[in-house]
Amino acid sequence: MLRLSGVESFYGASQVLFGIDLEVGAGEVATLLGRNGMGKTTTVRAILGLTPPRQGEIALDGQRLDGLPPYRIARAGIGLVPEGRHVFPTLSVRENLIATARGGGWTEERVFALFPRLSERAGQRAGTLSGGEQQMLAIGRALMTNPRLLILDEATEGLAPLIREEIWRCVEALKADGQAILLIDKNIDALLRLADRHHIIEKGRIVWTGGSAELAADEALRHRYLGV
Ligand SMILES: Nc1ncnc2c1ncn2[C@@H]1O[C@H](COP(=O)(O)OP(=O)(O)OP(=O)(O)O)[C@@H](O)[C@H]1O
Repeated sequence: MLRLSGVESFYGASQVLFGIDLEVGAGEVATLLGRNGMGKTTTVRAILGLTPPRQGEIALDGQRLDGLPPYRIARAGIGLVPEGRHVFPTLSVRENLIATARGGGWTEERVFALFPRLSERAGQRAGTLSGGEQQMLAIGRALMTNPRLLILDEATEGLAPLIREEIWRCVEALKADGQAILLIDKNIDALLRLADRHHIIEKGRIVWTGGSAELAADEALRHRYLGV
C-alpha cells in the first residue's frame, strides 16, 4: 500500500532523512518509533509532499507520490491527523466534518457512531471542545476524506489516560474495518498491542523493522532506541 524507499529530505542545506525505507501493508497498522528529533515528523512531511524528498521514492498502491504537490497527494488517499489537532475553532463539530468530506464510505453518521461524544456536541463550536474531543474531531475529519492511508502523528499526546484509551479503541475499530494506518506515538504498550509492523528511526535512518512480538521481546532494543 504505502512504500518509501531510500527517502532523503532536507531543510534547506541541512539533511534530516538519510534513506528511509518504510512500508504499510493493506489493512495494516504500522508505526514509526524513535526519540525526539530523529525525523518522524519530517518523514510524515516527506510523505505529504511538504518536505519533498530529494532522493528516493514514495508510492501508494504503486502510484508515485514523490514530486506531486501536497493537495494531489492528499487526494491520492493520504489522510493526516497532524500533531496538535488543528480543528477549525469557530466552526461547529458538524461543519468541521463537512469541510473535508469527500465521497466515499465515511459519513457524518459513521463518525458520530465511532465517537458518540461528538454527536452529542454536533452543533457546538469546535474551539470549545476539550482537548480529547478536539482530537476525536481531528480524526473524524481525516476519515471524512476517505483516506486509503490514515496517518496519526502524536494523536494521544497530552491527553488524559481515559481519553487516550478511547482513541486507541477507535484505532482498533478502524483496523478491524481494514483501514491502513501509520501511527507515530510514544505509548509503546498500546502500539505493541495494536500494530502489525514497527519501524525505528534514529538520526534520519530506519535502524530496525519488525513485528510486535519481536519488539516486545527485545528489551535492549527498546532501551537503546526508544529509551523505554
Ligand atoms: N523547519 C526545520 N528547519 C530545520 N530543521 C528542522 C526543521 N524541523 C525539524 N528540523 C530538524 O530535523 C530533525 C528531525 O525533526 P523531526 O521533527 O522530524 O523529529 P521528530 O522525530 O518528529 O521529533 P519530535 O518527536 O520531537 O517531533 C531535528 O533535528 C530537527 O531539529
